Amino acid sequence: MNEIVSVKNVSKSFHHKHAVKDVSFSINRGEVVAILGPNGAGKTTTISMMLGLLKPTAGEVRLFNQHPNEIKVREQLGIMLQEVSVMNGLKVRELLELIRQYYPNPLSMEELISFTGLTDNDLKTLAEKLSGGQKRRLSFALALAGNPELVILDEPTVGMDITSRNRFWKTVQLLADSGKTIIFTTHYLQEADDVAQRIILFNKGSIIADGTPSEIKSSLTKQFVSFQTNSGSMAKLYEHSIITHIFEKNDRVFLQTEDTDAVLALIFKENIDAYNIQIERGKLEEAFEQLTTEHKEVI
Ligand SMILES: Nc1ncnc2c1ncn2[C@@H]1O[C@H](COP(=O)(O)OP(=O)(O)OP(=O)(O)O)[C@@H](O)[C@H]1O
Repeated sequence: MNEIVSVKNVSKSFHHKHAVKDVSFSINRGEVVAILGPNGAGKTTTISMMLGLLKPTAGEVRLFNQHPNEIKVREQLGIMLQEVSVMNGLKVRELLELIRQYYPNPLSMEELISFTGLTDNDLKTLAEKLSGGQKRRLSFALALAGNPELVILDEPTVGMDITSRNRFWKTVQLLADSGKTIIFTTHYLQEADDVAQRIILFNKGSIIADGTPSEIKSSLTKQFVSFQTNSGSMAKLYEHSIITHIFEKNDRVFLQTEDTDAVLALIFKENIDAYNIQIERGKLEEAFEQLTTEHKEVI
């Protein structure tokens, strides 16, 4: 079976307010997918519904073609949530041993240690006494303990220092190379771009783009032809649909377009009074920020 995750027309409201609105996507075995979006976009709510922790107000979620709460699903699922809560009174090693026992085919302790960078010292420490960053490492180890087919990580790198972060992404890459399916949420376009093969971009509870990082980036980055002019009117240009937006900034006219060559040809054909012509591409991070505040369909 290739389809591991199926989310169909899923919505969730809290007190009559939509947190997630009619979201649909499916994820196949072996994909590494980033669910990207700003604060409050609906990422955690969607993940919680995928995990069976929240019931959708409408729509249906299936993992491995079953309800997410089925035991057969649980055995194949590794989860790392934002909130790390650990059982009190157990040392890290004891906790990991305990959780490993619940699974038919767990990872060995050695693999868990090398994957997550838990130190000997960490293993001897009571889980509740770990620092925030160490707790996240433990949380990652707990997610991997059962050797899951599907790994779901909600903002996994929050609170990690740069060394832990690098190790973390290296492990994710190893898991991906061994054919695991990985889904993670993030606020950071860069993180999604570095690690994921596919980005599902959320904003205000909806999916506003779904594609490869390069598709997402090229659709986010706007192109412009800009020039100076002595003519007061650009009326002729407004008639052409290849120009999606016209504005003036710093004494220059900017024409936004998907096809800069065609716009240049048009400027000459229409005999527009234009000099000092330049072609520009917007900055990716700026475009991302703008898009997530505008809420526009891009792909
Ligand atoms: N239990 C809840 N009760 C009421 N409103 C909620 C609840 N959980 C989430 N929301 C609201 O739903 C919306 C989406 O929240 P969600 O946590 O899914 O966003 P997010 O994309 O994960 O954000 P962040 O990146 O900040 O974690 C927000 O407006 C949030 O306030």
